[in-house]
Amino acid sequence: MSYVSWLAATVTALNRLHLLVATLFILFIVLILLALKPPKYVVSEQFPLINKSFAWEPRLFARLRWAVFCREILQAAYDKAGGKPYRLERGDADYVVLPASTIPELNRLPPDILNTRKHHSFSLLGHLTGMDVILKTSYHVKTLLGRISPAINEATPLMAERMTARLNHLFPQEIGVWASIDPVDALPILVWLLPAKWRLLKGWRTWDRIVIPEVRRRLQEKDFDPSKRGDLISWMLHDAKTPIERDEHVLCHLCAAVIAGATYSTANLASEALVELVANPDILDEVRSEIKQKHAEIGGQWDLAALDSLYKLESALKETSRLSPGAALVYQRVVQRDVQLSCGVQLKRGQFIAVTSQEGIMAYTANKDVLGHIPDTYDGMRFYNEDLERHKATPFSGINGPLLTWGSGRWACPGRIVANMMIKVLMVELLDKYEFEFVKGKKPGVIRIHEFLMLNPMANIRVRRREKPLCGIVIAPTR
Ligand code: HEM
Repeated sequence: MSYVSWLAATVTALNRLHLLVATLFILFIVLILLALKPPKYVVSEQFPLINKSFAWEPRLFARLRWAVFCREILQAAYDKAGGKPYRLERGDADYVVLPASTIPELNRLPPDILNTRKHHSFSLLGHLTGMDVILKTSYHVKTLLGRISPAINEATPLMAERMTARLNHLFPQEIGVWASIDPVDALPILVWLLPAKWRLLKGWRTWDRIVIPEVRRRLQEKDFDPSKRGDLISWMLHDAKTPIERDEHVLCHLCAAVIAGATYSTANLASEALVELVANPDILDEVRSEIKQKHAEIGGQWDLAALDSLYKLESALKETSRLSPGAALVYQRVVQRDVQLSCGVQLKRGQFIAVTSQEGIMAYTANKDVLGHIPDTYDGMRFYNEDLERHKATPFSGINGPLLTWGSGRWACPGRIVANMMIKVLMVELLDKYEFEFVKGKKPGVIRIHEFLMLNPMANIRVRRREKPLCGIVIAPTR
């Protein structure tokens, strides 16, 4: 190599080195600025800090770690804090994670101290997604609790009929022929992973186009009777007292907020419960025999009371929820006023609090093994066999049991009565009329993204219509 070309190569290499150093320096400054940016929430200095490697670490790193290693972070936190409160850096916010034993006391606090909707709006990126409508009113929650849930007995046959029609459409109807299906639709996760604002706005416009004409149609109906329709919009229109409760856009967006909370979680829990039953044929047999026995006992007249007395099915549902709760963090609230708990913990206005769903299970002491560990293997009959009376006294749809499936207290899931009914109708229908098997014998796994757990939406299972249904269950309105 000539001296000139050697010099040119050296200069190019030095330029590249300068460029690299400059880029790293800029990146470093950006990270420092990100680290210094004051958070929007109040930091809680009094507790041990989890998921922060060093004081100046940018929150972005904590967020990335949380997205992938949430389970490991929470396990390490539990081991480190030994059941005491700790501060969790989640990346988007800093949470005081409280032991589940504080829930009864938190539930007794006056309603203006803890706010759940401010938290939901924050975590659902309300300002971007339009979900901040829930900050304006809780009318949807009031209607679910005050109108829809109390009427669930009458609504069950109607809703069951709709669900059966949908299953008949989605599932193979040719006797004995196997087909592959997605137990959970793949779409929710794609939408969730790509929350581009323009896409959401387009979604909202489409939604408005569908729902607003429905609202107007109902308003023009003569002798409009919501109890005949029984849906959320009809009841909200009927009971509306304030301008905000009458606003068609608000009603429309509230319905969307309910659907966002309702659809995926219900489909996911039913699919996970089904997958566990297929993976455990002995439990599946027990649940099927119970359904058969009940069918004979009630002379085929299925209603919600009959569904709710399938205690083996209840046990399997609780066990699925115990092992795969929809989210690793529950009971998420914003603190609105300073408050001191009896254990000495000081909660400050503006802080976020949460409880881990795993922690909730700890309260179920009978479930611990001799070393005090919670069993992490599936036993669908665990709740049924361990303490049947207690199992019956704490139904799956309730909020007084050991599990935090629906959260807890006055802000617990207002759709739990509806969800319980839908899941049971689905399970009974599916087990009565169809058979299932895994593709190549491989059980679909559960995936975790941030604190959310879900059945792998890419995984399929095989299904075929039974030659003869187990009992020939029909849950439909009598006409
Ligand atoms: C298996 C299915 C479901 C699960 C596991 C579930 C779970 C939950 C949980 C854990 C919460 C938060 C509670 C808390 O913070 O204490 C919640 C809130 C909520 N859920 Fe559900 N849910 C399900 C189905 C439904 C259904 C079917 C509906 C509607 C029909 C619904 C409507 C809502 C609404 C509106 C909220 C927010 C309540 C508020 O803002 O106060 N959910 N759900």
